Amino acid sequence: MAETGTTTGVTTGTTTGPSTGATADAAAVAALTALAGDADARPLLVALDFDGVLAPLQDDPSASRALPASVAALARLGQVRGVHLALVSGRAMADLQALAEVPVGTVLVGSHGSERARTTSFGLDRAVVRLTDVQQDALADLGAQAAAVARGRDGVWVETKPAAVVVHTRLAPREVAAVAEGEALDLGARLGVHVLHGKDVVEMSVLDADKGKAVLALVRELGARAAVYAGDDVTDENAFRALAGAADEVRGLTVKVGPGSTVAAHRLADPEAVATALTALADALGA
Ligand SMILES: O=P(O)(O)OC[C@H]1O[C@H](O[C@H]2O[C@H](CO)[C@@H](O)[C@H](O)[C@H]2O)[C@H](O)[C@@H](O)[C@@H]1O
Repeated sequence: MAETGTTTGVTTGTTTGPSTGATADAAAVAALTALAGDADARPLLVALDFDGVLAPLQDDPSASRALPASVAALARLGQVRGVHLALVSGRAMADLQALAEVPVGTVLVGSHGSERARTTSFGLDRAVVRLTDVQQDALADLGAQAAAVARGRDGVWVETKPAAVVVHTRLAPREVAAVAEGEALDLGARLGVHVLHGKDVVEMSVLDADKGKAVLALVRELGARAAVYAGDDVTDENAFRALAGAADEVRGLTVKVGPGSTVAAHRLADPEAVATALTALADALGA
């Protein structure tokens, strides 16, 4: 799908223009490794999107796996004192937990921030998602009406999460996908829920969450003085913007993965380049 812009969490338009200044791979790796040698950049938060960043995109979301080289680099980074790891994903927590191959102590942010957990040796230390009766009713309405959007459209399907419903269109012919995504956006607006338009997905949530709020909350809890955030999708722009807006409290290093316009300062080409960059960071940190 085309890259889309968001305002207050709701997708409003389409922007297919060039990057707004993100630099290419070598500069991203150099900036990352420079952080390693900077004692002022501790605590350091390394926060990463999952799909399209650690794991190459797949038609079947359950087939997604993080690249082994990234898994190995994260295991090393998890050993470094003063470095905190987080996965910040749109996926539901149960889904993210099943797929995340991360060291103990990694924070998992699921459902764009509606769900939050920390990995321990004994499983997840996890906060429960609480919905009011009104939100539960809205979620049920969303589910039923999203099913109607998918009905009869080959390749369009609906995923349900604890606080959201997602219309997926990756497998549909492009013209069918466009109509289904349009209807899903209209549905979200009509029901007054929070809408995020990602890659071949329209997410409609009864909770107001985005990756920007989630990352800033983590930065503040950890007292992080520097934060790396890498993401590939339009929904990750919220995190890039949030870190740019908090420059007086945290040094942000933002990385857009793949093509498309972005407010991130750096760019890596694909999940393979992310694996290389994480490995370089682990090397530079002496992990
Ligand atoms: O924030 P992320 O970790 O990138 O999660 C966002 C969505 O990821 C999944 O969908 C995306 O990846 C799928 C597998 O590669 C792909 O089939 C789909 O088209 C992508 O949008 C997940 O299924 C969604 O629930 C997440 O919100």
